[in-house]
Amino acid sequence: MMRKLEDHLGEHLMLVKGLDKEIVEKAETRWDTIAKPLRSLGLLEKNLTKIAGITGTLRPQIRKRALIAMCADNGVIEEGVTQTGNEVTAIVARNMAEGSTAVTVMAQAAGVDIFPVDIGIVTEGDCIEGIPEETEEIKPRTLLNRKIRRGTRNFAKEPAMDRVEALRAILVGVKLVGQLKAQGYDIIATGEMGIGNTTTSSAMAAALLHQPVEKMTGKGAGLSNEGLDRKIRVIKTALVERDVMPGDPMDVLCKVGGYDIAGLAGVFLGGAIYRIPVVIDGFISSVAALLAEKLLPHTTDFMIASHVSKEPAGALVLEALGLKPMLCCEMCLGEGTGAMAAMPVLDMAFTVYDTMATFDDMQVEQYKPL
Ligand SMILES: O=C(O)c1ccc[n+]([C@@H]2O[C@H](COP(=O)([O-])O)[C@@H](O)[C@H]2O)c1
Ligand SMILES: Cc1cc2nc[nH]c2cc1C
Repeated sequence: MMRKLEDHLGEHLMLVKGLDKEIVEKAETRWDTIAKPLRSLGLLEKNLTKIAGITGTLRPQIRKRALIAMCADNGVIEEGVTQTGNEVTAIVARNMAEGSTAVTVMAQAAGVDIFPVDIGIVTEGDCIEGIPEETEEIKPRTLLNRKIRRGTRNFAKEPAMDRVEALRAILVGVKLVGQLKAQGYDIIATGEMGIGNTTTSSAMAAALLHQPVEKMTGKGAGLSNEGLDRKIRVIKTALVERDVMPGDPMDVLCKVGGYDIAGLAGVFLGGAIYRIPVVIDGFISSVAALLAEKLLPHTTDFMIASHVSKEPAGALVLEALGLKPMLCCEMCLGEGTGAMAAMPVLDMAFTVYDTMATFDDMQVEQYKPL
């Protein structure tokens, strides 16, 4: 089974090519003809140019937008690393579909279709089997069942998941992107829901970036100071006891990761495979982005960083990815809320690029740096 999954993923990854350099140059030239000081719209220009290079078109669009929110539980919460019970994961995931969570409201405001995915919630439906395939149309506002297992194992006692589960979770993300691309989506935002997933994210970030656990760990959804000390202790001990190998990203994922992070890494890889921009949300999404980049270097070429999370390691992970966030709003809600907040900024970049007057239109001599 593992060989089959590895080959399947490998076949997809072999298809990845870099950005379309010619289109990137042309998009830069277009920006430079717009009547404003050169490069003065900063990341608005850079991100639109990137999207042109990803899609291979000088006039890209982000009209049809999707948000994939990976929802999963984490066995490590048994250790008291979060102040909330895992029933909250299911409640919020269901409300992404049928009710209104923070991200649902923001997605509506940003004109984004939300696709919540059960990739490992403790309750809800049955587990899926084999290699996930996407054949039928996926509908937004429906909790999609792609459950690998009812939550990960407690990584303080044993590896969180095995390699087969990890590969299957990654493939869930890859396949969803392929399906959404086929359904006409132009851009995909990431989000997640999973009580305990700041613990898995901090553990993975500390290992993958060779950083001290203290530096990479914060209070998540609202721990006390004592709770934070315990969370740091649990992560530190597990990294040693599980013998986590920082140079092997799959080992890090399996030993201290989560199904939501694996699925989101698949979404980022899917962005590179299917050539569709993928927007990183907050801390958890950025760790999934880091995992994807470690699995396939240059996957960051297909990513847009929306905001910098208030979690202490948020900025560090983005820095390691070499990506700059468009927003700094002191948000740390997750779910995809930061990615939604950045959508209007991206929209504005597209409007300027598509409609603003050029130097010729204004009969102004093109600005040239002295
Ligand atoms: O993405 C972030 O920046 C972020 C930072 C802190 C918390 N969260 C959200 O809070 C939940 C995890 O918090 P915790 O304390 O249970 O690990 C999870 O559902 C995330 O969506 C998200
Ligand atoms: C209510 C609640 C909503 C969330 N959304 C993302 N993480 C969350 C954590 C809690 C506790």
